[in-house]
Amino acid sequence: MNSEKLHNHKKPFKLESGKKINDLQIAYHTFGSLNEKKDNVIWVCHALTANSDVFDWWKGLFGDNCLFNPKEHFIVCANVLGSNYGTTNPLSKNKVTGLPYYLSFPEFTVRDLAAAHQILADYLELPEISLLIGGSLGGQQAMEWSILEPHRIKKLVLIAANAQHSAWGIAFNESQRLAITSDRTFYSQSPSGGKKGLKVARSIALLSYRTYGTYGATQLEVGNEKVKDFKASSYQNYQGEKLVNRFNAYSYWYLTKAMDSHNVGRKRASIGDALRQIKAKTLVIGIVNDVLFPLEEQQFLAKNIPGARFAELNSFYGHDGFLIETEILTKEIGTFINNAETENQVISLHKIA
Ligand SMILES: CC(=O)SCCNC(=O)CCNC(=O)[C@H](O)C(C)(C)COP(=O)(O)OP(=O)(O)OC[C@H]1O[C@@H](n2cnc3c(N)ncnc32)[C@H](O)[C@@H]1OP(=O)(O)O
Ligand SMILES: N[C@@H](CCO)C(=O)O
Repeated sequence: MNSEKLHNHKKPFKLESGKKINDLQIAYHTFGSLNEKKDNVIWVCHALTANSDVFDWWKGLFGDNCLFNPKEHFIVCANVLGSNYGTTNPLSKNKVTGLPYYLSFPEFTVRDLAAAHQILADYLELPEISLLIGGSLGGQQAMEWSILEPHRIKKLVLIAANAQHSAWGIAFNESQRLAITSDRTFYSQSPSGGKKGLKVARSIALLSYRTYGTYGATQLEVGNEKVKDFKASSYQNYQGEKLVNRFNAYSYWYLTKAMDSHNVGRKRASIGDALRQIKAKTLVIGIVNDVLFPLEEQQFLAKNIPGARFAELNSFYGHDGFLIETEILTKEIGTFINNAETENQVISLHKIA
């Protein structure tokens, strides 16, 4: 397994807001080797709480014997700006004050996340990204990058993503931030600040990542007698604590704000016009039971990205299905790659499970 690498960007990193981050550090993993033609790059954009070790969190799609493997590909995954897995984030030291930023960290957008990927790709001297892939917040970044650099991105796979974060999605994120800020320790300027709030935030988020059916199938009680200590309650607590043990409230707060900002139409003629700038051969996958990013959002993407192929995935898990249904994704993405090499893409409505 390749270990984490760090890239220290020498120049100030200018955010969309005009604010700057000095000493931007990007944590990333690479797997495999770049070929002579430099045309075997698979770049992964991760979602809200993952990290750059894609072999760890997207097993089945990425790995030694998988569709994306180090024998054939040069796989790159960078931890996003603001996340606590190695890239500059609110707990990083502000060189000016000598103290961690906490809430003085500048707010940033999905476009800024994509700009940081561009910086790393330039540093790695990658003239083209053969295939760029991401789900959820990862899909939002991949889309932005494909609009910022249409000629660099050759193939694009967007899963459970949208062109503009929805009012529904923002409301979910705001409710999670309300949970975090109602925990007054969030303002305590300590790495563990806001942990109780973060636990609640993850518990709320889970409701949007799963479905009524997922809970029914996994957390339903047997028998009719119980009046308390329900499995579903214990599950919510467990999931909240699991995240608290590996993440922090500050990164979570900033990354959900970035997600809210996502709108490919901002400072461009329109959302449709922005999507039409994408030159990559594109596969858009929507998840039928996705409560958070409903199918109509991916249908919209496929209609507006020139020549995009569209597929529906049925997942018991709902939105998080993009992380779990790797067998189906392997099949669908594999077919897309093979066809993309030989023929022009056509818009198609295609059910994959
Ligand atoms: C260092 C790192 O961890 S790196 C980051 C890893 N995570 C990421 O990259 C983010 C992307 N991944 C994810 O969001 C998730 O891992 C997913 C969506 C892929 C899978 O979610 P999971 O939480 O594993 O699945 P699921 O919802 O089925 O829950 C299973 C867990 O809940 C526990 N559980 C299930 N029912 C209950 C219950 N009633 N009460 C208490 N615990 C319960 C299970 O024991 C299991 O625990 P475990 O995770 O310790 O094994
Ligand atoms: N479950 C994902 C978020 C949903 O896209 C994560 O924790 O990164």
